[in-house]
Amino acid sequence: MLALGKLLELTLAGREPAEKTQLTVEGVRMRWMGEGALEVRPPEARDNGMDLLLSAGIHGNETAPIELLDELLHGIARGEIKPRARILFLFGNPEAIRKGERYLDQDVNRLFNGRHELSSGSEALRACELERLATTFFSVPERTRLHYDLHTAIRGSKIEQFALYPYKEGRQHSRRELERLSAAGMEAVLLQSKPSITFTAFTYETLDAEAFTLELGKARPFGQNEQIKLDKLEMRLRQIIEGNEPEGDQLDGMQLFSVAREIIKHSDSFHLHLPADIENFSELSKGYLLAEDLAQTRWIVEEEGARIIFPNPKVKNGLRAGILIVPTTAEQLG
Ligand SMILES: O=C(O)CCC(=O)N[C@@H](CCC(=O)O)C(=O)O
Ligand SMILES: [Zn+2]
Repeated sequence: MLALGKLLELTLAGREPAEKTQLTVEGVRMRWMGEGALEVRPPEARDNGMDLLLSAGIHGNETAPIELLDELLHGIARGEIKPRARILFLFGNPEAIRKGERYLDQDVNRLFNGRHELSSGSEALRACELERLATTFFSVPERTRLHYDLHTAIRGSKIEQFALYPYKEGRQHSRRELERLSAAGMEAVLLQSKPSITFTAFTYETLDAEAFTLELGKARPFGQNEQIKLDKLEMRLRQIIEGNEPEGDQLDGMQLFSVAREIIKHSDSFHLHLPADIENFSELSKGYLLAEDLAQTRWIVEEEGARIIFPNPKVKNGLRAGILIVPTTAEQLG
């Protein structure tokens, strides 16, 4: 296999490859773009106009998605997967991946859309670097732009695999993209209702890509991910890469939710009234006192059919400590 196919090994070792560009026997060009970043370019005659950004390891302890991208890259480097799409592979937070931690000092996935400029440290620099790499990659006009940012979650979930779809004023969420995600094994999609500071919010809002955060199961260390079933996602990614997606995708019972509210932790007095082992998508009844914070702030559930996602009282002050979602329908999709 070509040395550049071993991007994960290089990243884990903190090494720079001697050769920055390599060609597979099929004429696919692989180019090392910096730490944890590799561009794959098909021969011009085979290029179908799709620009696909695949990122994982924005949180360093979320290893199943990193292993999946590693496998896809090996397939390309060995000539077994024959790309028609141009692809950018990104391992988001190399230092945190090496340490097996979600982040070292700051959550990289809260530093996009300008946030890194208000901050300092290695993770702010990395967010800036990821924005630069994504901006350059998605700068070619008249090509299709698609970004999947792959994650696993801190806790168990009543719905195992789901996507979060960013929001931009005046832009409609795409039904076609949700059908594609359904084929990729996603059982639910959360439609965001305001702009955000995550990586996919940046590529969606600023770079006009279709962009999704994919949650694929519970986070575990490298080599311990056999419980996470990624066959459908892997197959669909291969099809997108090789430009041979089947026609006739359907929503197929996919559950849709919209974000009602983000619960923001304002101070060290923040207290979340949920059991530590509560699962994502747990239902909360109307009137439930969800959280309390300083100055007698009380977060009470007002929404019918509300469920909680990503409850985490340990986030830094000013950040999201959970998301309240409610069921919605496909009517608003474009
Ligand atoms: O399990 C958790 O609490 C967090 C899992 C995770 O990392 N989720 C992403 C979602 C990003 C988005 O909102 O699009 C995150 O919190 O960064
Ligand atoms: Zn994550």
